[in-house]
Amino acid sequence: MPGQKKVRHFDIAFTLRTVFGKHDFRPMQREVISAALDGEDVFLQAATSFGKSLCFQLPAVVEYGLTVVISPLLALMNNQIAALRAANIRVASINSTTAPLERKAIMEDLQCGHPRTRLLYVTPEFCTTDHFRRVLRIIHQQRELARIAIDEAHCISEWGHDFRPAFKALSFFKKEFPDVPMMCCTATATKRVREDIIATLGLDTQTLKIFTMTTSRPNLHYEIRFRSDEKDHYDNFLKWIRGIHARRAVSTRSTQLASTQQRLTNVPGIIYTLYRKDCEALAARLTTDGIGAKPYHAGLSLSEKDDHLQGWVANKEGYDIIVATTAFGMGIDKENVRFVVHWQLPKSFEGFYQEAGRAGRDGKAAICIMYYGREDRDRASTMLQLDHARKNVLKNKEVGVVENMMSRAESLQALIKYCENVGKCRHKLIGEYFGESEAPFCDYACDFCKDKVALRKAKEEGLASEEWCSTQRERGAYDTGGDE
Ligand SMILES: Nc1ncnc2c1ncn2[C@@H]1O[C@H](COP(=O)(O)OP(=O)(O)OP(=O)(O)O)[C@@H](O)[C@H]1O
Repeated sequence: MPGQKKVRHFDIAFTLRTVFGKHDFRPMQREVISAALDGEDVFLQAATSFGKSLCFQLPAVVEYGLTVVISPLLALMNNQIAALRAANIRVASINSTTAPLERKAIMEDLQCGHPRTRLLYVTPEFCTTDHFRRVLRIIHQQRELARIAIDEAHCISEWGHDFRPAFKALSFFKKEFPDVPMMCCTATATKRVREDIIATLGLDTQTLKIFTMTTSRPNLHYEIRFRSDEKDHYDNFLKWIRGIHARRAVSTRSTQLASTQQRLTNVPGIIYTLYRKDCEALAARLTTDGIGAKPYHAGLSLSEKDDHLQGWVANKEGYDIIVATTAFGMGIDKENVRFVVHWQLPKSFEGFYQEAGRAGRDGKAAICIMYYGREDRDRASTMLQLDHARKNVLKNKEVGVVENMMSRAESLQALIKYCENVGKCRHKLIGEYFGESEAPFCDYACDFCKDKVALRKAKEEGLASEEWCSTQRERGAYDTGGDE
């Protein structure tokens, strides 16, 4: 019940097993859940695939009342909702795809003040509507507003890579319902972003329980492949994926796969491209070469996106690789993704970490390859400058625009440094970016730790020279882009 410190004796391990079908808590999940059940405000920062969602879902199941989950992306909501429904948990969502009749039924359930819904997923934009706020007041008056959970909380901060202005308005919750506990979850917050989120939401730093866990994902192998515009890197990728299929075809492995009804070519992966045109062209090219691939970007119809996503999730033949723009990022939770490839330099360090984090969510080894070229670096910087100039021209007075542009530029620079660095473990570099004091463990799980000599050589041979790039910049050769 909001407003009271709770001393409760739920058998949360029992709920974990019987409702969520998991055997044990992962390290720190129990502590986070216990703090939540004690009525504390919680800030949870942990690696991709840590299992942050469970930390607000489990309390919502054992506690009385409604948990409102604020989430920035439809794909993310749908992913979690499907899993909760499968576990027979009363969950609802109001978003742009909710049918009018369903929306009406959900609102009626909420308006009664004693909702049967345990978890309600909404967008931050929906939280700004008067109607929803009125309904929340009714539920609160009935002392049934159990918790506000904010997923991907870095979207609150203008210093964050995915800043969404509507997230700022979430400051409403602590002002209006100071006794209702909050939980903020993110995988990607620097110290500055963390502090900004806490201040924006009006959380009390004296009582807030902050859990910051390592960003380390030891089962991910990070690798940079150096490239230049001189040479198409498609052949490099094709050779690599065919090599993997060939290794699976050797007799013992193929017998093993056949016994578990797995296809030789079912090596699920994601390739991230920056622009829709590349996304479509690459998926088509791979398909022509006999590799099952489908595009996924904001320009596709809902039914196409759904078909491509569902086929990929179900390991359907012809759907092994999703070639996606960043429309396919946060929250994708398919356990057996064996590789994530960045076809070009992503726009931010956090975006890179988030997207790479879709790989190896079953804890088994997976590889994260980034193709890095200095021409792409210059294109990315030019696009950022153009975007900056456009926003200034529009005299956009929206809060946080300038801060957000600055932080995007800093983040891109950090990512460029990461790519150019051939003198340090990649796991360490990622940890350092997120301000971790302890160096993460790397068991030959990056290109540097595996073979530093080969890495240096690859860089020397693979990249265009700075002189060449500078001439090209002067000629305006990198001023092109496309739809994302
Ligand atoms: N205790 C557990 N035991 C086994 N699996 C778990 C446990 N907790 C969570 N999981 C599973 O781990 C996967 C990742 O969880 P979740 O999607 O919550 O990650 P996340 O921390 O939000 O990651 P991201 O930031 O990358 O989206 C899910 O499939 C979830 O069911």
